[in-house]
Amino acid sequence: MSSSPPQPPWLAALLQDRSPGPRLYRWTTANVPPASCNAPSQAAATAAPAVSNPDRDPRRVHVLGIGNLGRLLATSLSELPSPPPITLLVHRPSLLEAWSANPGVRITRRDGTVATAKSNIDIEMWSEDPPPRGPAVEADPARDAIANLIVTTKAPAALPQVDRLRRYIGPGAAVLFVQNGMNKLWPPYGPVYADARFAPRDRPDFLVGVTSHGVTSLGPFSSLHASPADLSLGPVLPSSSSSSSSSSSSNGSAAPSSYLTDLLTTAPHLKGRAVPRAEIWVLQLEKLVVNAVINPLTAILRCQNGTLFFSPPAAAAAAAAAAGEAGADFGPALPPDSPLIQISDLLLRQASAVLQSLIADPSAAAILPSSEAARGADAPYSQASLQQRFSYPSLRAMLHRVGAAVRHNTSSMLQDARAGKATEIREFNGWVVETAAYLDSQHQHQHQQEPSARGLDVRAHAKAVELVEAGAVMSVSELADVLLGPAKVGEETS
Ligand SMILES: CC(C)(CO)C(=O)C(=O)O
Repeated sequence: MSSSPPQPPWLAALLQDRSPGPRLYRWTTANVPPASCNAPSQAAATAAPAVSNPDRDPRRVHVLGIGNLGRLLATSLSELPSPPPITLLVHRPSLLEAWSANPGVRITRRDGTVATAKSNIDIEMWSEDPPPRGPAVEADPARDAIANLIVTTKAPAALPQVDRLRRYIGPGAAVLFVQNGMNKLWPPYGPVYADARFAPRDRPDFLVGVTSHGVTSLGPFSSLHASPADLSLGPVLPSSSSSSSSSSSSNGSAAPSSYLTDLLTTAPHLKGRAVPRAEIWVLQLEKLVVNAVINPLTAILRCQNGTLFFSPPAAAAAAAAAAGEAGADFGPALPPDSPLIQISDLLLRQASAVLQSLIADPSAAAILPSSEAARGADAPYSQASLQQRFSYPSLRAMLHRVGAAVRHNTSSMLQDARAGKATEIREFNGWVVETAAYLDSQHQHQHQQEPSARGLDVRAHAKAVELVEAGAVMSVSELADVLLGPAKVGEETS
């Protein structure tokens, strides 16, 4: 994170391949067997076109990754009065088959209503391999250029997947990442990646979205919008024709991302809003703190988000919840001395120290506004304001606010753990641990200290990584023993 940093492993791995990117075949439902041999699929019955985007429509939105968030965004965009054409990009032929059998993306709202989006939606899989059946259509960088891409894959896959599509992402494109965890395109490594991959004038507008919408999977292409919240969007690495502070370029034409931003800030159910670059960075850091507390604790304790903050529902509400009825709610907030609150307070204190140290680091200066006025004590992104915003009490209030809003949801990490999938723990608590190590080394270097000098204490986060990766399932008291016991000993000896 210094001015000319050594490449981290993820960046070195991506930039090993300096080619313009693989040529990809566009698989459609015409390239997979119909769902049942006896009953021709709906898609086959309506003769799915071999090439579903012959129109080169610049309004088309590609959604890469069709998990919970992809479903929520695609469905909300489809509910706009004038919805854009959408192409869902999936990663397995079985998803094309599942769509063929039952086309449509479904979002169940908490009032029980179900929104189904299908008329404006195509589905494709872009693959290096030609399809073994049906028409083999190779994507053409001019005809099939991707103009608006929303990336909703899990965090580790996001940049590698976009990188694989680079041949088809041209100048004037907008690429929006909506993942938990810190985006890889923030300075200092994001500009290194973009400069290596795109000529300065060809670089797309890269944006990030930060959301706390709680969405739970109900099956392929179907999710429950369990805890409606909001979505903030802002530039992470703006293109040369875009400016970080406005949505218009210097020649007065709209920035490449303004169309996608307009769609997402007006689509229903999202509560979308556009924010400046410094704000989206701060929001992503705050969201990281939320995920570094709620996600590992709910995964280890196998509980709903709300269990971390509230006492259990009263008996009647519990029965309603068990019967799957909406509206069942938790009891009063847990007292500050309850083990669960103490555990989340410990994680919060350690994260707060790391974030407060990060904003004073030179790597943050590349993101925060640098004018004299912006540095004034009262300015929202001054050192003083950010020290306050990342203080333990402010982060605690923020976590409890979000925790209350998403109390009905099952965290994405618990959903992953239950499904036996890899979790994003390295992107959350792992990020806190790595960032602390980087900041400690910077500090030691500046103050010429021994590498053994005592640095930021992130032991609870390191333990959370270890437990989640080991698939640990524990009771509250077992977890309190593991996390609070050693931390208390550490405090006594400090
Ligand atoms: C906000 C929260 C915790 C909602 O469940 C989330 O982002 C997640 O589950 O990943």
